[in-house]
Amino acid sequence: MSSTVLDSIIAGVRADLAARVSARPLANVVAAAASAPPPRPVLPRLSGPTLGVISEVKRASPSKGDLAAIPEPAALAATYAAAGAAAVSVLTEERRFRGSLADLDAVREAVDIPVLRKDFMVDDYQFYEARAHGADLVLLIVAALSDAQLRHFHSLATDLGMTALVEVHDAAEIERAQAIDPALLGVNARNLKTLDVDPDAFGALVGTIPAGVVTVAESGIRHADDARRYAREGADAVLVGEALVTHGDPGAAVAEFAAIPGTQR
Ligand SMILES: O=P(O)(O)OC[C@@H](O)[C@@H](O)c1c[nH]c2ccccc12
Repeated sequence: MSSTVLDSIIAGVRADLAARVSARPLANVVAAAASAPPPRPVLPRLSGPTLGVISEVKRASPSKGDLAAIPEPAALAATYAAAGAAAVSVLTEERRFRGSLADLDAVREAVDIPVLRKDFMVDDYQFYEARAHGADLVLLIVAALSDAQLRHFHSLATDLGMTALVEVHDAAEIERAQAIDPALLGVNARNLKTLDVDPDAFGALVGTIPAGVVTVAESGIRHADDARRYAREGADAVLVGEALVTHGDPGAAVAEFAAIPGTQR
């Protein structure tokens, strides 16, 4: 099989992870996770009367390179929260997204809304680590995991009290995701193997998602009209990164998205 962008990101994630594991043994992180402040409830915030806005702290991406310096992630997150964001997503992947666990710490401390550790989760260690650093939510990328891993990591996240955002991109992945009965399902318009964005992916797939599952439309959302369209198609929430971090007034942008009426799927 030819190697994809996703494969190369994950190779880097595993190398960075190996360094952290040797610096801080698993037992230590497990203990820290157990004594971390309790996870914040997520789902009610994402399925209210207006569109839920998961606002992302994102410095760079493999598709666009550098987006914004974000010297103070805590201040950006506080702006998001004050403007009505439902949750904050913090990229912690270092090589391609220029994020860090320090960003996660700073953001969790700065806001009262739930915080997503956005990374390529491929090892138990990362889940304990996410919780130890205060994460309320973690991302499970179906394209990056086997069925067995998906099931195992979903229960591990749940056992740690976190909510899993299960991310899919196409019909085959939705079918694999259904096997674990996710409460929160994201459709990423961006194919992580090619980085192509398909704004029609959410609308094409939403009909196959059982009612009651909270849905998130992810990636490529630039304007309120994009978000309105996803709300109409049945998204409970949107996940927005680039458009916020490159906006002169990110608070105003969040407020505009967050005022959009919610869905009745
Ligand atoms: O910056 P955008 O196009 O608004 O996208 C945000 C978010 O959806 C994107 O960062 C993302 C969605 N799923 C991911 C998985 C890994 C890394 C990043 C992502």
